[in-house]
Amino acid sequence: MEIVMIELNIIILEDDIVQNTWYKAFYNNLSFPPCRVTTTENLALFKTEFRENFYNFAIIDYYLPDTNGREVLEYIKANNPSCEVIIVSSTEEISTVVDLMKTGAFDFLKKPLDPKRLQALTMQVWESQTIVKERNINRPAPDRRGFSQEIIYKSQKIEKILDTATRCAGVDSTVLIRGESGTGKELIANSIYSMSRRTKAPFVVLNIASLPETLVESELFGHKKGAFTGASNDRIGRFEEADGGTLFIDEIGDISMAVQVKLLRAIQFKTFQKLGDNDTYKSDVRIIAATSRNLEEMIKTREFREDLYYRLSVITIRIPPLRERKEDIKPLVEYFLENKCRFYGKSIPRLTDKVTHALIRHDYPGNVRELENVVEHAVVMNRAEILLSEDLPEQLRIYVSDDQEAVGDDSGTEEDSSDDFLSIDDDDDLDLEKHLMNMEKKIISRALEKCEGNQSAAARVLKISERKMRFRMEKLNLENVYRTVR
Ligand SMILES: Nc1ncnc2c1ncn2[C@@H]1O[C@H](COP(=O)(O)OP(=O)(O)OP(=O)(O)O)[C@@H](O)[C@H]1O
Repeated sequence: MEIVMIELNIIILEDDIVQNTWYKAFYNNLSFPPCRVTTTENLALFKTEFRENFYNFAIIDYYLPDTNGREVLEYIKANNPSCEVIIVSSTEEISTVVDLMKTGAFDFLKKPLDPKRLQALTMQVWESQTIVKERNINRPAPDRRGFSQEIIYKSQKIEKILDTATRCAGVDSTVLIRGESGTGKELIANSIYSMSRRTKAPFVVLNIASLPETLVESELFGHKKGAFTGASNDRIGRFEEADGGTLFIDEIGDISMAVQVKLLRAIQFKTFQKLGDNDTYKSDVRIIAATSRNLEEMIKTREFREDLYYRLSVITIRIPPLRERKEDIKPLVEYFLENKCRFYGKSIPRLTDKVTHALIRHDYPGNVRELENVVEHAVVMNRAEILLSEDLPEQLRIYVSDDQEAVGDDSGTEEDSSDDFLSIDDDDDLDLEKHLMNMEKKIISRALEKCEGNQSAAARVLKISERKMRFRMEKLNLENVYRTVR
């Protein structure tokens, strides 16, 4: 996972229309950093715009008919302290400049504007925003309440991805999510959307891989009645459906070159045309695209447009396959186990080390989706209070081994199952009976887990009679834990 760029969303308050045209031309011609600019001519318009959208950079004229730069600066800092502000004025009175800087202005610029100075300042603002975001990586785990669906993980890899998702939720840049099928690309796209300012508008999903090539354009942009054979009615496309919200385009690598041009135009100019319609429609849509394909290779073989690739990958998130973050498997198994049991109205079976290790050893070419199916299969098959190896699908049973050592390394951060039998840290606590009871409990539990709860088999492993086994289990209160399989 990597963050490539943060987009500057710039708002300008300037009553001089000519000056505003100059700003727009200036920022349109700027190749770096990535910027988006909105101009407003009076305070009312500015406030509406500022309230409704997320801006991280404001350029404010000091002398305005209905207010002044200082008041606007205070308003911005009160409503979004992270938005950097540059004040522009034709006079440069030192006391005013000092006062503005104390109030939180990023800098001051004198009119007529020097493009080089404005470019340098824009770059500084961009860097300052980026540095703040980088620092945030070290803060305590972000509040996950913003995520719409639960995202289960233990790995640092996913922790970092969620950090990036939190950060790019604050801007409108396009995001490209890369990863194998079933790794959770849509889940992450949805969480970016659900934390963004666009969350009141729809999150629309279009999976290109599931569409015949001829329908992709009309699904994206819509069509007029009679536009092609079978178009018996007008139909809106996903761009229109997602207006104000987010469009998630899955398997973007499957779009034909002809439709790629149209998509590029829609992203670049924020306008699109429907099939069979000469009108141009405006679109306010944030694009999050996903792919499991190697787009760089596709660019080389002229199957994917380079310009579209750069437009899409302003921020790139890579989700590693499940086999490269095995520490996520156990929490995911527990999560799916609970979910599936609730769904099927069953009580949750206990997970033994043996079955857990088998679940961890498998490589899951279908990633989290495959793991979810495996757990569902096991829940449907299970009839005991313990999840048995025979409940697992065939392809996982080969990993079930009596030799726990052989599987220990694969689990990475899996807890060490070889309990420290004599773990007495406190020399003042040498109650022999208590410690012997604990040890006995651990040995008998280990034997029962090894035998998947089968008490007769466990008695044989322990080299004691079945009668003795029952007596000890009763004494140690293990009867309720290992009740079903005798
Ligand atoms: N970390 C996770 N926590 C909980 N559920 C997850 C997690 N990752 C993936 N899933 C679940 O796994 C399934 C597959 O995830 P998702 O559809 O997001 O993957 P994808 O990469 O978009 O797949 P595809 O490329 O095939 O469309 C979904 O049911 C999703 O909810």
